Amino acid sequence: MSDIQRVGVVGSGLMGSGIAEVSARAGLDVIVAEVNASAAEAAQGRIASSLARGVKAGKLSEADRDAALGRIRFTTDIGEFADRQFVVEAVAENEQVKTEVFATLDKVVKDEDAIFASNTSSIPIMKLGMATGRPEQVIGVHFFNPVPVLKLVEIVPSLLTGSTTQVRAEAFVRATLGKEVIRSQDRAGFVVNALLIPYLLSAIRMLESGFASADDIDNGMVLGCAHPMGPLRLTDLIGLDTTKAIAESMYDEFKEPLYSPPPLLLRMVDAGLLGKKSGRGFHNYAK
Ligand SMILES: CC(=O)CC(=O)SCCNC(=O)CCNC(=O)[C@H](O)C(C)(C)COP(=O)(O)OP(=O)(O)OC[C@H]1O[C@@H](n2cnc3c(N)ncnc32)[C@H](O)[C@@H]1OP(=O)(O)O
Repeated sequence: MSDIQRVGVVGSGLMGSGIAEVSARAGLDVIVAEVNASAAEAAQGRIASSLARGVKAGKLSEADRDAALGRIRFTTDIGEFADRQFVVEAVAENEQVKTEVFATLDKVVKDEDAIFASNTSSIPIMKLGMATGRPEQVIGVHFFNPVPVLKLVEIVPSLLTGSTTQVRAEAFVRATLGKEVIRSQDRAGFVVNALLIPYLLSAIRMLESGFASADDIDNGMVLGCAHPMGPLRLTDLIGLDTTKAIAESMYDEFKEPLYSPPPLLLRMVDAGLLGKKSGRGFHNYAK
């Protein structure tokens, strides 16, 4: 069993709120840092409705739901992370924003053995580690959306991540959070997105070129390949802005045309059509 009891989550968008939820459900004391009260309120609502869904599905009792909610505290002051043993950064997929978060965490977290994890999908862990004075304690711990449902976590050590950090992070993810682990080298996209993103971009190019409709592309993969959702609906779930940011990081790293975001994706992001979270992407979602 892991020794980690006190968790901090920075950012509470789709991924941050999911990570906070699974941590609280695992019995941990969780503090979530957000930039303002309205973002914190939105995350609280997301976590409450996900837990309610879990209760309805018979995955947890009402008492467990209430206990989990009681273990999550929101703050706008990251200084409250001083005693955290495991911090997960889950802010927007932007290298500058993330490196600033890591530099701040390095200053405020006093636990000498604390692990600094990033939920990045595509930004080098090495760059995040170098923003701190303790790169041996920085590691990629990449969850999948919806976090309470999907079992996988990718563990990504950088060239400087210590073996103790990796062993402790894996034990925590497996034994405490109950997830399955795969390991990847510190390369943009890691294992899953290196395979997934070219597939999603191909579906967008297919739609863009008039090859097939959004419904037919999605139904093709759901009914023909038994995927739980088609590529365009999955892009809507991930968020078009996040998909674009991941694709750009991968393109920056490998300069392979297959990672280059197609113009339709860029224009939709410009238009604020970000997918499920904004109510419209390749499909429409009732708000
Ligand atoms: C971009 C990145 O870097 C990384 C990423 O995240 S990539 C994105 C990865 N995500 C995917 O590929 C998602 C693919 N889609 C799916 O898996 C499914 O469509 C979905 C899980 C999103 C929805 O599936 P669904 O069948 O319509 O939903 P639903 O039946 O309500 O839930 C599926 C299961 O989760 C459970 N569940 C749902 N919400 C839950 C919650 N909040 N807590 C616990 N369990 C929950 C349900 O009870 C159900 O369990 P059973 O199979 O045991 O009955």
